[in-house]
Amino acid sequence: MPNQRPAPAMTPTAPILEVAAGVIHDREGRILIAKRPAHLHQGDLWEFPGGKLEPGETAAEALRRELREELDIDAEAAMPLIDLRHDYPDRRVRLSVWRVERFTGTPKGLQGQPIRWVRPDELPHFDFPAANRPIITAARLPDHYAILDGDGLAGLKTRLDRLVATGISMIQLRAKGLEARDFAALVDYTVPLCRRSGIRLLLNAAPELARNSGADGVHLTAARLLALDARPLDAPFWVAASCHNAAELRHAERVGVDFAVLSPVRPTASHPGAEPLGWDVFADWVDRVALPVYALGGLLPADVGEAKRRGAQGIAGIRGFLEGFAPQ
Ligand SMILES: Nc1nc2c([nH]c(=O)n2[C@H]2C[C@H](O)[C@@H](COP(=O)(O)OP(=O)(O)OP(=O)(O)O)O2)c(=O)[nH]1
Ligand SMILES: [Mg+2]
Repeated sequence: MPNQRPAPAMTPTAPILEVAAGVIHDREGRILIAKRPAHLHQGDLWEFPGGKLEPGETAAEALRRELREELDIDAEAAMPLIDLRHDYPDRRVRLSVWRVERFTGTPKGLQGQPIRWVRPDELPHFDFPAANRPIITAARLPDHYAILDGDGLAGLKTRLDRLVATGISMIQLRAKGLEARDFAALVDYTVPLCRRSGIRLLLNAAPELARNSGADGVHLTAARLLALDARPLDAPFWVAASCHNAAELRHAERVGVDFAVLSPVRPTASHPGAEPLGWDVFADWVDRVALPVYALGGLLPADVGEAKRRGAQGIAGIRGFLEGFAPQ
């Protein structure tokens, strides 16, 4: 049985172990996982390859070294995916996780560890250490999250058709200007279209409506989020939430949502009165939670690089996603 050895007592001041790990992609979009040897901390569980930072090393340097030592590959292009802190009973860790887009060499378990290539949506079927839950979610989420909003059923349908044609892979149906009957009609139009196109669809609506409509999950407004103390829908349904401050993000983490959207990062046409957070505040708040967080507010698809450097999963947008959008 994994994790059954008695754990040494940990004082609140125990040092935080810095770890770098890689979510390595192949050309078909599969991800490499490895099994931790039984005798190690969190042994016999699957992991994303990586290990501890050596003194003086940056996380990016440690990642490249660990991937050479454990898998015999050279990481050529890596982007920050998610950073998080986790306290095990016997150890405190900070995991700096990178999405490795390109590498040379053929991965092999140089330390005798079994390795496997799996599709992102298969990851939940494997046993990982407890810290990995948000990492697995992040590995399954795209860079761009489009929000369909506006007035008028006909116009919204046209916008949706154009959005689907861009190749976007995750959409939130918001359409808060619609009457209930028109919203229901838009849902009936959107659900089969998204299913056919392989698009993950989240409804900004009551969780029961999302569950019964054939959508993939619910997107909670901040008000709905704050009224909950547990997830309203279990996996495989997705649960996301809109947040505007650090307390709401913390609440989203406690409730166990899959991911959050934090806004407004920049001034935006849809909320002209709202004070923009700016990237520094955004990065600070995101750093305090173990949750994938999209940046929203006055951003364009091309801002995704900056967003990721600031700790975001990617960017969400209402406008800007129809023009010049080309997901990888
Ligand atoms: N590599 C990796 N470590 C993880 C993951 N999730 C998780 O909680 N951890 C924890 C387990 C360990 O406490 C720590 C990583 O330490 P490690 O034992 O792999 O370190 P290392 O590769 O440098 O190994 P060693 O030199 O000590 O043999 O981070 C993960 O997905 N990948
Ligand atoms: Mg390791």
